[in-house]
Amino acid sequence: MPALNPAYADIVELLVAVPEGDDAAVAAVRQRDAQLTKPPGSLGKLEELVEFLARWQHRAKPRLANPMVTIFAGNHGVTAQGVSSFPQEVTAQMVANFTNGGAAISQICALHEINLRVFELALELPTGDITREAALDDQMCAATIAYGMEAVAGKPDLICLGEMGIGNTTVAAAINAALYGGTGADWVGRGTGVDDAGLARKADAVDRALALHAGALDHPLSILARLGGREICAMLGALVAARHQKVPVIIDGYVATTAAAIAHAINPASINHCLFGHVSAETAHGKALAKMGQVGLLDLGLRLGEGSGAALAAVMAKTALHLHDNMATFDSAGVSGKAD
Ligand SMILES: O=C(O)c1ccc[n+]([C@@H]2O[C@H](COP(=O)([O-])O)[C@@H](O)[C@H]2O)c1
Ligand SMILES: Cc1cc2nc[nH]c2cc1C
Repeated sequence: MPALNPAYADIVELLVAVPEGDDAAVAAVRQRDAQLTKPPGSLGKLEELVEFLARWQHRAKPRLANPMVTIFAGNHGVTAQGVSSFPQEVTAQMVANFTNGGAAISQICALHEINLRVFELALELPTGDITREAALDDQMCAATIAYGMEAVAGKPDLICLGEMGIGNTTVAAAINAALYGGTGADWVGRGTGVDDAGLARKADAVDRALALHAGALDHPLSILARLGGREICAMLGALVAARHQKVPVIIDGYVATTAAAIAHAINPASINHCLFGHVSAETAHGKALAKMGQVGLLDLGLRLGEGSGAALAAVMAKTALHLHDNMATFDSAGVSGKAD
């Protein structure tokens, strides 16, 4: 078995030596929550969201003054196999649309006062077609992970990880098949909307990629380099950096989840600061989440990517924190507490 390329030494160390969450901050949140004018537990997952923020921001009084959605955009050589219903140039066109305010995510962020940053990852240099060669070499994979770490440089208090990349649901399926077993058919879905023939081409492309790279899929980071994409590498870097910078993470859909799956395969505890914003309509997303013992917060039938499901979960988090901060207590409102 080949040794892991030394280019990955830093990222492996960061994934293994992850800081714990802050239990004292969670206890402080619970103490305030118990005083708010509502039956205990009645805000359900909204209460858990505030605890999540406190634990991973390491703050007894969590903040959401500077939440951020990041979109990492990359292009994929596997589009040559007829795996998407849209042409590759749409990736760059949508990047312009994100910035110009015309995309769904642009409007979600504008409406809810969430910062949006787009990271364009060498769109003119698509990855290798995974049915014929490695997507990336190890140096490029490691360098792109390191680049993704920059996403937390502006000290957001929450980061949502989204992506854009025509062809990347095929790549995500290949990563899942390599990590969890099964064939292409087990992990592909309709992505941007391929027909039955397109779905069969996707499954076949994944199977051929798995066969071609079979001898080199012995480590999650090798799987990422062989079968992945630049946006997935960068999301992995952002996820890890966030943990070390005390920034909680909300992951978007099927493709973003593969970045978390790589981290999880190296150290399951490395994704404890991540919440999965939604379960995508991409058929295998629920199964991929289950492999990590996770569920999506929302189930809205979205299959858009670009951070949309994560951003809507962030809206829930903002609401949860607003209630936590601004509701009256039993004392201040003169409401009698629980009888027993
Ligand atoms: O992440 C998801 O759940 C998801 C599901 C379906 C489609 N997408 C988006 O659609 C693009 C990939 O679809 P495709 O068909 O080109 O593989 C890419 O830009 C993703 O952001 C994303
Ligand atoms: C138009 C379009 C918008 C997207 N947003 C994320 N992935 C996308 C794919 C397409 C095709």
